[in-house]
Amino acid sequence: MNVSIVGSGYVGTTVAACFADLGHSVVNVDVDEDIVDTINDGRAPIHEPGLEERIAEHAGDQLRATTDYDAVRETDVTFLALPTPSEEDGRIDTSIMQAGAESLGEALAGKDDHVVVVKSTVVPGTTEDVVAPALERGGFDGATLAMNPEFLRMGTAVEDFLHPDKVVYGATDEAAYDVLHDVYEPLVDAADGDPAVVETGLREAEMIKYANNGFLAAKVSLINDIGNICKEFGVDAYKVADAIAHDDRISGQFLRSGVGWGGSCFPKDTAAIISAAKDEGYDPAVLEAAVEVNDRQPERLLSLLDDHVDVDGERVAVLGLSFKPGTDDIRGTRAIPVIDGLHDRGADVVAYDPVATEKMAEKRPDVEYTDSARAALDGASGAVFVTDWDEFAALDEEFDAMAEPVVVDGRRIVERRDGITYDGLTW
Ligand SMILES: NC(=O)C1=CN([C@@H]2O[C@H](COP(=O)(O)OP(=O)(O)OC[C@H]3O[C@@H](n4cnc5c(N)ncnc54)[C@H](O)[C@@H]3O)[C@@H](O)[C@H]2O)C=CC1
Ligand SMILES: O=C(O)[C@H]1O[C@H](OP(=O)(O)OP(=O)(O)OC[C@H]2O[C@@H](n3ccc(=O)[nH]c3=O)[C@H](O)[C@@H]2O)[C@H](O)[C@@H](O)[C@@H]1O
Repeated sequence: MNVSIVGSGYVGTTVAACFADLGHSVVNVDVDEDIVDTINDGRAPIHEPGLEERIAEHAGDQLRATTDYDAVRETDVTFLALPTPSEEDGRIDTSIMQAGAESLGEALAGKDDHVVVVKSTVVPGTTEDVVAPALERGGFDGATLAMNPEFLRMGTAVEDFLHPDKVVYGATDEAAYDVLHDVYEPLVDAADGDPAVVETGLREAEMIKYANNGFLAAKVSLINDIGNICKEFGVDAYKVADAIAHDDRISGQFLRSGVGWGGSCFPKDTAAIISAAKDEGYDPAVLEAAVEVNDRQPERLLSLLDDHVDVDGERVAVLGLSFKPGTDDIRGTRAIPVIDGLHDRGADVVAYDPVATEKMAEKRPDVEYTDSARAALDGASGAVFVTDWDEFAALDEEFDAMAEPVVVDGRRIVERRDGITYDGLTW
């Protein structure tokens, strides 16, 4: 099939490269010329395992990128994979979606029909009430609308996209379901474990995405709440989690308690659905509590440090800056409240991350950045672990370089050893 994808970010590029790999002819439209050139040169504009190989193989053939929206006219279906950031009050900002849909409408003007699929995460009603009018403002009123939420994770985007547990087709029209079945057929056929194919309405598909992310964020907050209780009782929260994980109704995934969740989606999506629910007159108490617990964890971590050392005027190491291992993304990372809390206490903060120091230096220039964990620990009177990078599990005699070997672990990543004062959020 001829498929167009508007937006070449994490989702758009991954989906474009994978659809090309599955045999479709794909054009990726983005306003950023550098991104377009990078893809056409056969390189990946973002780092995701398995992405560059696929782009290198298909660029110039099954896959091409362009800044010219007119390229969509020759395609059977267009996916909108544009950002839906948060406004100040948490509501989603649909202005980029609207701008993209208007440009798409201009490009499609005069066509009889075209299937337009919203891939971005949007609150219920947005496809019909915001995207459709924007297409019409652009000059196209023949759209068959669909909504197809995406569940991939950063760091495993290609693998997740190609092997989903479900694909969700939201539509009101048989023609839209048929097109989505055709687009996904090679993926569904090739994926191990037969992903569930869910046919549903537009609003249901929009809500399924928030339900999925809201559930996972709340699950982590619940295990953090339980972990905090465990800590008060001197109980090992990970042993408790390992035991309850045997219950299939709970499952072992997303049961790692610690300093909390971040990223480009959990914080944004929980805020968006909470605001949207409130706009409809409902107070989503559990989701609000999930956010509250998440907001508390960094300060809880620092209070453990306070129990062992007065950091005022002392050098304190922050190990791990990205929101999770395997990425340099610092959006929503718990490292920011940790750094700010240390600065509030008068500490001199020194930080290390295998890949995210450059990005954090732009946000927090008043931190000293090192190129190894050892250098960060050197002379420090405390070390706070925020991200569970594998290399931190191997730290050992590096702690000997600390002025006071107080180690506070927010991710259960450090091996306890003689000679360090170890404290953990949930142990
Ligand atoms: N990043 C992730 O892991 C996931 C993101 N999502 C959702 O997918 C959507 C897209 O997110 P990302 O791919 O992360 O965004 P992103 O920020 O990585 O990429 C968006 C791309 O859109 C381009 N763009 C902006 N305005 C444009 C316009 N008018 N026309 C054409 N291109 C334009 C930008 O240049 C950028 O390359 C969001 O709603 C997000 O919540 C869903 C699942 C996973
Ligand atoms: O909508 C999105 O963008 C995506 O958001 C998350 O993916 P992602 O943000 O890439 O990362 P996750 O692996 O889900 O981790 C999110 C946060 O939760 C934290 N987490 C996760 C699991 C756990 O047990 N404990 C825990 O603290 C991680 O450290 C991280 O800060 C979802 O897992 C994806 O399904 C979804 O598509």
